[in-house]
Amino acid sequence: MEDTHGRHGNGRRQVAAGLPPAVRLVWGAGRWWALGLTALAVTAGAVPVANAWLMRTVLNDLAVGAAPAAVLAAAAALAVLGIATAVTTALQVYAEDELGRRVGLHADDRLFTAVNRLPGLGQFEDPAFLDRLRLAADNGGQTPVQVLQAALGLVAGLVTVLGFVGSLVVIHPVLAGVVLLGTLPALWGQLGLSRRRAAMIWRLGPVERRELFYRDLMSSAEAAKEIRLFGLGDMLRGRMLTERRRANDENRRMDRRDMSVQVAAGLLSALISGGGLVWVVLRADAGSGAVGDVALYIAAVGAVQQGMAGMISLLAQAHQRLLLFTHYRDVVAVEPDLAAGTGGVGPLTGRIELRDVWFRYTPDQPWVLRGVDLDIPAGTALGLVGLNGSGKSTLVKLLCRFYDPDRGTIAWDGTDIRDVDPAVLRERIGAVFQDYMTYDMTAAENIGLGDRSRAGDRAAIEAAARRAGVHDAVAALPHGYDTLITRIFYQGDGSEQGVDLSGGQQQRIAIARALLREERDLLILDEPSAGLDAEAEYELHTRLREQRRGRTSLLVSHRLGALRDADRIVVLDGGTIAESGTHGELMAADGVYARLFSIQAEGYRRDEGDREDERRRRDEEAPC
Ligand SMILES: Nc1ncnc2c1ncn2[C@@H]1O[C@H](COP(=O)(O)OP(=O)(O)OP(=O)(O)O)[C@@H](O)[C@H]1O
Repeated sequence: MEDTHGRHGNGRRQVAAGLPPAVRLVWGAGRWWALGLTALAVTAGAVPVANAWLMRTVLNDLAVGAAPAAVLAAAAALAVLGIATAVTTALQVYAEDELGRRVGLHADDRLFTAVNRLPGLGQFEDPAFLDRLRLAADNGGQTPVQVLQAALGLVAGLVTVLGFVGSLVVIHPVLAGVVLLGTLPALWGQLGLSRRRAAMIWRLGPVERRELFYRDLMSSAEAAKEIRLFGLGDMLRGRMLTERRRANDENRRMDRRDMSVQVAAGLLSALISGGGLVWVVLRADAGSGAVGDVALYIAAVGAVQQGMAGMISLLAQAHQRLLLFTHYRDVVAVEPDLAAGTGGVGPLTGRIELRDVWFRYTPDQPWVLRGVDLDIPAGTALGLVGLNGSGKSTLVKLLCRFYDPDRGTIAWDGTDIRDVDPAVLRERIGAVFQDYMTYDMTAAENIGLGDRSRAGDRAAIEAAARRAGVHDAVAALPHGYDTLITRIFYQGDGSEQGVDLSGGQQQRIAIARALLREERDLLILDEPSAGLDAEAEYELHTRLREQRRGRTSLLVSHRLGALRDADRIVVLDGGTIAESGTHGELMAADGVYARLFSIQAEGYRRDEGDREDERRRRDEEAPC
């Protein structure tokens, strides 16, 4: 953001760069509406000038005692002009709204097409990109129309101002000079104010973002539990109000400055234009000017002063809007974070090979994977274990090509996956991630998202749910598979709320989603049973074992019992492979795996012992 708003020197260049994309958006979304609006703006600009001239004619005709028909004709023309003004204004409002709707749709379409085209995760983990994306989503659809409105306002203002200045020149050049002079103080004042206001908006950016953050937190369903349990509500409200007060203080100071500049400029303008008025009246009184000239002068002073002030404020607004629009332009043009491979891969028949894979999230962070060598032969089940932070999920993400290794290669049947289109590679993979998603949709949709081609195949969805052990729970919901799994939307069009599933049930839904892709070549399960109770976990792993038999799979788990019968278990430690082998081999080696396994087994034995003691105590206490 700093780069866009921080330096005023850059502002003009960025505004110039922001303009053509904004124009292109408007042109692409509704060129005829834009052209129509331009015509209406020119008409609207000319109307006050025509009005003033007709008024002058009426007054002059009355003063010289012209024929009633002539006076009536001019008065009738004035009435027609009034009707035309009303119709033009209504048409303008409708056309602006319609163009706004069209441009908004077009802008959102382009923005989210660009966002969805990003193949990796890098940008979504970059705070600057996320900030930019938020501003782009907020401003992208509105800015082009607002800038167009400002431009049309400028056109209308210019037509009015030039029309009046030209009219005054016709009456007397001095009059034109006086009126223009009368606008100068206001012009100078407004320019200074708009510069200061732009700087203030930039200064307040972070303040307002922080305020929004606290506000969102207090209205978020996810945060509600902790906020209540830890009693954070008052603290968050206090912080939100502090930020708001800071913003209010700045805005108040600005408004006061605005008010004093306006008053001073208004007084000066009034003095100059008042002097001009005295001169015109004296001139008319002396008989060297017409009475209508006085009316024209009064209309012209007001219109030119207002027109100039309006144009300046429109320019300032457009300038500010275009600065924000550069975020939209940047997001739409963002470079993908992964080189787009164009090749494909076939069904996995040989193996997936990691050779000397090094990876870190950013150059200033430590290495997460350090020279990993790993083979996953087709048709085998690999177990991956390691302490927290050892790099297991990172390795999973590299296999899906959400990032590319910094060094080394990952090959799919000998093809470096860097050369493969990420979408093609991912078509061959089914996965449950550690931070799986529950979508605010129906149960059937939640599972169907796993394979869009089978989204309408209820039998396949139910079969996947059965395999994940969640069919009975889903079938028992008020609308079965059509029940909304969320409480933030209403079911259908009615007022009935959706349901909240338990954490373990949500996890099983995510597993069902992955199992809908069961015929894919590689099944990745990253901590699929973390939210399950011991019995459910045992049952799930028994099912998954069946599921994985003869397929290529990678199972990451801290529950070492679940990995026992994997064809091979690999232990990651500090980003390197510390050990690998079957359960029996690793136990015999008596290394990290054996130590972790023994700790867990000891824990279970102790739990079992405690339960046995408790049972014995209860038996002893029980009355005979
Ligand atoms: N998106 C990210 N950006 C920066 N660092 C990250 C990111 N994701 C993970 N890390 C870091 O990479 C390291 C490995 O994380 P990873 O999630 O791969 O570990 P893990 O073995 O799966 O851990 P766990 O058992 O806790 O799930 C950690 O130090 C973590 O802080």
